[in-house]
Amino acid sequence: MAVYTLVDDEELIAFLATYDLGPLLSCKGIAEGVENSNYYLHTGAGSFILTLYEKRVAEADLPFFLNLMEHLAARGVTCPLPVKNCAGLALGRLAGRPAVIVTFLDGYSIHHPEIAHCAALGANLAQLHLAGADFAQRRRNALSVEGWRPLFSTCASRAEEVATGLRALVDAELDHLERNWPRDLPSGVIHADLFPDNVFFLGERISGLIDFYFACTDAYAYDLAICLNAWCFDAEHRYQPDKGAALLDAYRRIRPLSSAEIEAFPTLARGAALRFLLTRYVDWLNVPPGALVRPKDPREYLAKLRFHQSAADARVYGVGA
Ligand SMILES: Nc1ncnc2c1ncn2[C@@H]1O[C@H](COP(=O)(O)OP(=O)(O)O)[C@@H](O)[C@H]1O
Ligand SMILES: N[C@@H](CCOP(=O)(O)O)C(=O)O
Repeated sequence: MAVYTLVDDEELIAFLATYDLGPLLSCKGIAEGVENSNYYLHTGAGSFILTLYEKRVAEADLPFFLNLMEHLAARGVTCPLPVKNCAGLALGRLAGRPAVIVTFLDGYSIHHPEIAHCAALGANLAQLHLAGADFAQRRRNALSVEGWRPLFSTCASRAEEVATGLRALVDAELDHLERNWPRDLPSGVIHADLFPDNVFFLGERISGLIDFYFACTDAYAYDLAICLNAWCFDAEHRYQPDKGAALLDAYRRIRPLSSAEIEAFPTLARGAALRFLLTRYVDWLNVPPGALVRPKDPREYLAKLRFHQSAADARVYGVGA
């Protein structure tokens, strides 16, 4: 469960009084998520999500995320909308943290995506990229290649506690990716964390996308590589070529990939695997005392990284000549 910050009833009632949402009916901590504290909020006006932003979300970035959700929603992407308080502000403060109320989306996340889910995701990801293309704000991806070595160095000495040989493997991978990371690929707003738990379905149709708090300006194909890692492996972390092909084909039907994007894809897939290996590794070793959270296993992404390291070229993923 991800609740790092507990909210006192009186404080919550006072916070809610600054909105036109009627009285508080209930507020419950949410059992999913790892980054922020989230609560289901029921008020006289209906169902909402209350989010208190934690360590990885810089307060200065919140206007980017909130404006982005409004921008995408206005272009047909179903995503949460920030609710404004009586002063017209979406961003408030609660329990000492920046806090926002967003609209509640119907749907459920799929724990074991099938081919049809991967295809639906590919199409939605391409639509998201197109819908964000005219978003005027920019946000550097702090968790791209320049950020990985400093992140690892915060606890590199403990790598052997997680997996034998991990330190040497990550050091070598960082060397490789820093030398080979593609720089001039088509870029724009990417979600950067579109894992199955952040995509809601009703049947095989996507009903909404959530959790835009890693969104940033980066290569579109990198977002696709993140999705490939998160959606196209089985429970034993073996790559599923049919799911990968469904994801990539559906994406390319809406936003074709350039030859540079295809050529870079294996490197992007390696980088995406390393990025989630590293954040999971750091979180695994640093669970805050008293936090209600189940950290995610970094070794899942070690296995995925090893798979990508063995990929000779993009044909492994069903693209390229
Ligand atoms: N707008 C929303 N509508 C419905 N449920 C939501 C919404 N936002 C978040 N949730 C629920 O809260 C959980 C955690 O949200 P998420 O944004 O993934 O947290 P975190 O910021 O910690 O990653 C989600 O898995 C989902 O169950
Ligand atoms: N998707 C990341 C962790 C962040 O997940 P969130 O959806 O809870 O923000 C991972 O799986 O490592």
